[in-house]
Amino acid sequence: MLQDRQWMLDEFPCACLVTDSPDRQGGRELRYANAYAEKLLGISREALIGRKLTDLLSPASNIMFDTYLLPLLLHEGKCEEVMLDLRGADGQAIPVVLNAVLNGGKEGHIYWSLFNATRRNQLDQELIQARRQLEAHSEKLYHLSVTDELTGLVNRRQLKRRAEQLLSQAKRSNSPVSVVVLDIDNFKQVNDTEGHLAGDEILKRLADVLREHARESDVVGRYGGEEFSLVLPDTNESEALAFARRLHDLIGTILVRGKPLTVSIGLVTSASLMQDMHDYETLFELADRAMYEAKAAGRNGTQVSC
Ligand SMILES: Nc1nc2c(ncn2[C@@H]2O[C@H](COP(=O)(O)OP(=O)(O)OP(=O)(O)O)[C@@H](O)[C@H]2O)c(=O)[nH]1
Repeated sequence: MLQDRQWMLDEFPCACLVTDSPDRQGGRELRYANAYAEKLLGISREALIGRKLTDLLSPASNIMFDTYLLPLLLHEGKCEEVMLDLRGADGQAIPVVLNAVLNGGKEGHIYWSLFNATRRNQLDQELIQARRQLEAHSEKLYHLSVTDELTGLVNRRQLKRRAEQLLSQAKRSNSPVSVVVLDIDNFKQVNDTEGHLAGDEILKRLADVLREHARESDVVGRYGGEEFSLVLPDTNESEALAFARRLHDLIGTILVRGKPLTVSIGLVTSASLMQDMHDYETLFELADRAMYEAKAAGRNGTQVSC
């Protein structure tokens, strides 16, 4: 009977296999293989007949066969779209999608169709790879969009976004937030005498000082040019003032032509203001104004907004 159908099955675009009755052989011994199966496995039909189907599976697929596929087949009478790996003549893995049906008739055979899934696996891999590249690319783009290129600190846009987050958290917990604005004194002179590249180096070194000495929870950003801003959560006025004094000392260790670099600092604390003024723009504006007062007072100092 099987031999009668052989010419037709040889035309099929998938591997067609027939194994023995499951109650006698556990569905393992091959009784028939079509031309596509010979080609897919690289093993002649004569060599396939009589071999166990499980001999043609990878070790992992063998476990799948015994623990999932065969019990399902015996229980349901069929199984569909199971992914397995065959092992070809030279041991290479051949991914296939397998369907099987249990023939309940007198012959008691299992009919197997195995579709070559190599191309599908390749496409899956290409898709995964493309997705990974896209994720890495968009991560890079995001990083660029929130970072100041020269100093690596967050840029003005991100500074504002992070500050607003901190401020709304602080509103809920009723805790103070201080905003600091810091501007290098006479920076034009540094550029004019040392050159723009040396000026850039100073900006980077100053950014390093701020990054190293701020707390993890603080936001430190370059607002633009030679102006920086820090947002300090859980920090009241006297703590912010102490931090600003420390910054003057630390920044003074950066020397320009042997002289300490100086900055003017303005600061404001949310606790000193009405609740409806607890937005970053208002706080920044007040701190910025205080910073200009520090400049007017002779530079190299800190002014608290009042
Ligand atoms: N090297 C460098 N210089 C910058 C950058 N951004 C702004 N500057 C320079 O910073 C200087 C700012 O000069 P001013 O606004 O006159 O201020 P200042 O000389 O610091 O004087 P005061 O702020 O009043 O103490 C200008 O010379 C700008 O060109 C930058 O990215 N790199």
